[in-house]
Amino acid sequence: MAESTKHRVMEIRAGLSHALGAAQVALQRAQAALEEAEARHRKVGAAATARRRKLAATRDERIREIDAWHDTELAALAGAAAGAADRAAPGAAGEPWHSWEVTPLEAAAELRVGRLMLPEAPVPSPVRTERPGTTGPGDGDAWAGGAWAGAPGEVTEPPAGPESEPPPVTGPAGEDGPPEVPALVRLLDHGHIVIEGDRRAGDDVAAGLLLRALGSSPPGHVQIIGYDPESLGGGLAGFAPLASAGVLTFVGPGGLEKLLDELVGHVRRINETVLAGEYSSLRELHRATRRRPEPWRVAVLLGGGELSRHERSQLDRLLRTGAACGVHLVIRGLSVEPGPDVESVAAAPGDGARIGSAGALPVRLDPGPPPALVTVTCRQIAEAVAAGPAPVALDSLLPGAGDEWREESATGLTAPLGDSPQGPRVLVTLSDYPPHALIAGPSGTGKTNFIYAWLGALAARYSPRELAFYLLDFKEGVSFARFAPGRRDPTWLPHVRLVGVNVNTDREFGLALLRFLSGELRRRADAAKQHEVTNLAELRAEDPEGSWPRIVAVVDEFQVLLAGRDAVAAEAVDLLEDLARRGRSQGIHLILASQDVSGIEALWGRPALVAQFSLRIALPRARRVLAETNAAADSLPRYHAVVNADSGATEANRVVRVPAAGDREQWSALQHRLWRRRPPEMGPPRLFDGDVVPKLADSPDFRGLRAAASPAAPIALLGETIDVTARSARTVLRRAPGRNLAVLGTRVDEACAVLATAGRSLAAQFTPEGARFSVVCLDADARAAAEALHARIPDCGWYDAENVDWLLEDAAAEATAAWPADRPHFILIYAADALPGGKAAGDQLRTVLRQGPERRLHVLGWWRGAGLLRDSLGGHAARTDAIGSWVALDVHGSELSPYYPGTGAPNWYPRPWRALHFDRSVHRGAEVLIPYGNA
Ligand SMILES: Nc1ncnc2c1ncn2[C@@H]1O[C@H](COP(=O)(O)OP(=O)(O)OP(=O)(O)O)[C@@H](O)[C@H]1O
Repeated sequence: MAESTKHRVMEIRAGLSHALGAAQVALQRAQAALEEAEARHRKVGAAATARRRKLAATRDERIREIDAWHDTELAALAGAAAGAADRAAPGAAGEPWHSWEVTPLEAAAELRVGRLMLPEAPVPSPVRTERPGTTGPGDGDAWAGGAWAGAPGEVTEPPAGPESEPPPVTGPAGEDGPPEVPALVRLLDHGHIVIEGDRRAGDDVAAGLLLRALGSSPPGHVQIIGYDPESLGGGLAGFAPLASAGVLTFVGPGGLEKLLDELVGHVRRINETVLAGEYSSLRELHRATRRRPEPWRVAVLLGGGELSRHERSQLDRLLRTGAACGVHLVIRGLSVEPGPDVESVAAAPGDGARIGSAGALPVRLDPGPPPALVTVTCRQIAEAVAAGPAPVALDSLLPGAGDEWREESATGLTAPLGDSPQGPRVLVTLSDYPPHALIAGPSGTGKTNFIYAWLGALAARYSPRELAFYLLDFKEGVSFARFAPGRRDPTWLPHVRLVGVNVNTDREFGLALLRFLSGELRRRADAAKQHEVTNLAELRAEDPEGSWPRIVAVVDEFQVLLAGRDAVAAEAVDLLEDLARRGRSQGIHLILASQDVSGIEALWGRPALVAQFSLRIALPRARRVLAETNAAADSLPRYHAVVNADSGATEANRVVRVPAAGDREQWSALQHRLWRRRPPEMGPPRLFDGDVVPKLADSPDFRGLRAAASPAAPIALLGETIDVTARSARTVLRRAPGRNLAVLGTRVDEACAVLATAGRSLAAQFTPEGARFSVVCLDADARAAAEALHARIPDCGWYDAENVDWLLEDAAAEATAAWPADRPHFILIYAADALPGGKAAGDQLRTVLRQGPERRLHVLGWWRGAGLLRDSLGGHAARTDAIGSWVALDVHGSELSPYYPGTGAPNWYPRPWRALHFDRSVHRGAEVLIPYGNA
């Protein structure tokens, strides 16, 4: 082989070996890179796995958080919803049947029909354990239409729209479960309910709704009208007890048209006369005035097939306009178009029911109310309705605290007396027309209460400078005594100037009041003349400084004053007529009340007198006080009155529901309030209580007596007069013939009381030496009293049967003596008819009686009979003018004629602890007095 070839081979070999080496290096590098890449790949894979795990954990944590938040929110919302529901349907409106009871509410509530089945049960949370309503949130905002509307959208994701599938539902709420959210519907004051679907469940819904409506409103405020042509009222059988009280009425098959017409009529009437353009609904009226003048009328229409065109259009009218007027329909078995006031209930057993306002939320309807509960409740309500409406409080007539006494009485006195059934208040005015009021109502119908309410309403509006009361009650009892200070309550109604109670046997007190008012009338008429004005408003304008309050004189049971045909009645009627005629323009108003004005002869015999009493007030079943053809009082419910300012003419009737003013506590609250505001110059009223024996020590006349050396006209007080001011009857024992006093009758205590009063009052006017007093006691029964008087008078002589002859001898000599009398001598003789000593003693006594007074020797004697005095005076034909003054106890008027001027006899029928006094030197007629009691 050629060298060159060899060289070439070697060169090739070397080249190959170099290439091989390079290739091996490259291979090693590539392997190293591969390993590195593989290692990196593994690392990245591990990192990715770790990251995935972390992410999953974070995601799970977040999901848990979201779940917890969702549950808490849902529980809170459920709690809030339950709380709101509780407030919307409190008490009888929402309470489950097992603990249900009647709880009348202030305003209409929503009514429970079942409970809402809420989405997914939330876990228990603190919200749930607290009482709904105390947790704060949600006062009903999440709550519309009585069901949970709008709420789903606020809970995490919208679980259900009206069209979407319902969410999963909760199971029954257990002890620890979520709060139960009731399904409520609005009926009273809001709308109508249409029940469809399952018949039994629907019947239960209707029964439950009615019972809740009845139980959550005051008895009688819900009236039910049942129309049930298919089962003839069977659907409402449980409510039958209400029928007796008129709370439930049934309409027979075929009566639907009439029923709908009637309900439409109510709506029209209420719109026109009750709402009268002032309010848009009864609900609004109630909110503004707290009054509900119309009941809710709930018509339950259970089936009835096809409606006529007329029925359909009336039904539509009611669905549109009824709710504002308290006319509501509960309908089953009639097709009704949906409307804003119509709530639908699709009844179904289990959880399949729905109510329109809850959208697609399932509802589990409550079972029907237990039949026994329905019956008992209906009976209770019927009884309460039959017993009449609950009283309205007196406060409803009064202005708010601090607003008292803002009215002026110059032109009249106006006050509310209560609400009319239509709603507005009934205001009553006493003024020039009508000036006087006549109130009538049989016993127990609330006459006295009416007077209290009227006086309270007036007293709260007019200050005592604007208004004065004179109150007289001829009924037995002390009804007006509360206006005067008493032992239990020392306050008084500042307007009251006079209260007369227990005067049923003291008709003279009524007369005294009328005389007093006549005097006041004269005073006002004189002032009017002087200021050249004709009525009180003008007089007050002319004489702003004068005291010219309007006077309201109330005489309850005034027929007692006018009963009989005696002098008291005759004078009373004359005075009344004058006061009624002329008092109107002088601000003197008379309110006369009686159980039965029809029997008052004296009144109806004087049409002119009756005509002045143009304000007539009739309580239930009052007779004759309204016009003959006006029978409004016959059908008045309890605690109502007809007020008629036009002499009882039917067109002027206004019915008023009178508040309860008899309650002592309520009255006291008002009286105390007014008393604290009384003007400082106004003292307590004079209280005349015919049952109380007055005390001499309390007599202002006795307290005013002062001792003097020798008063020319000593006054012997005798007893308390029956008068408007506290005044003592008296006789003046001046030096003049006949100035002796005879007390006549057999009643020892009263005779002794009169002599003691006379003796003590005389003694109070003399210094010890100024007069001589001698007490003669000739009756053992009077001894204690005579001794008591003797002990009270200093240096008083004491005589009895043993030694009276000395006194008489002395006194007769003194009476006939020629020398001037130095000081008066008063001889008080107990039982003068028992004088021992025969004719001689009798003659001496006669001499003293006849001639003594001119020589300041006066006999104050008690004879135990009018005839016995006559004997002392010298027998039947003897003159009686030695007795200038007498006090008769149990002596009949006819026996007194010898001591009474003219041919007649005083009108006197003896009565306990009353006496008739006549003093010929001052009296035209005799006056009744009340002897002072001991002390
Ligand atoms: N408007 C009223 N609201 C509540 N209770 C009333 C009302 N009116 C009267 N009463 C109650 O009825 C009863 C009788 O009332 P009141 O004494 O006023 O009747 P009267 O007609 O004056 O009866 P009498 O003449 O027998 O005294 C009382 O217990 C009174 O509290």
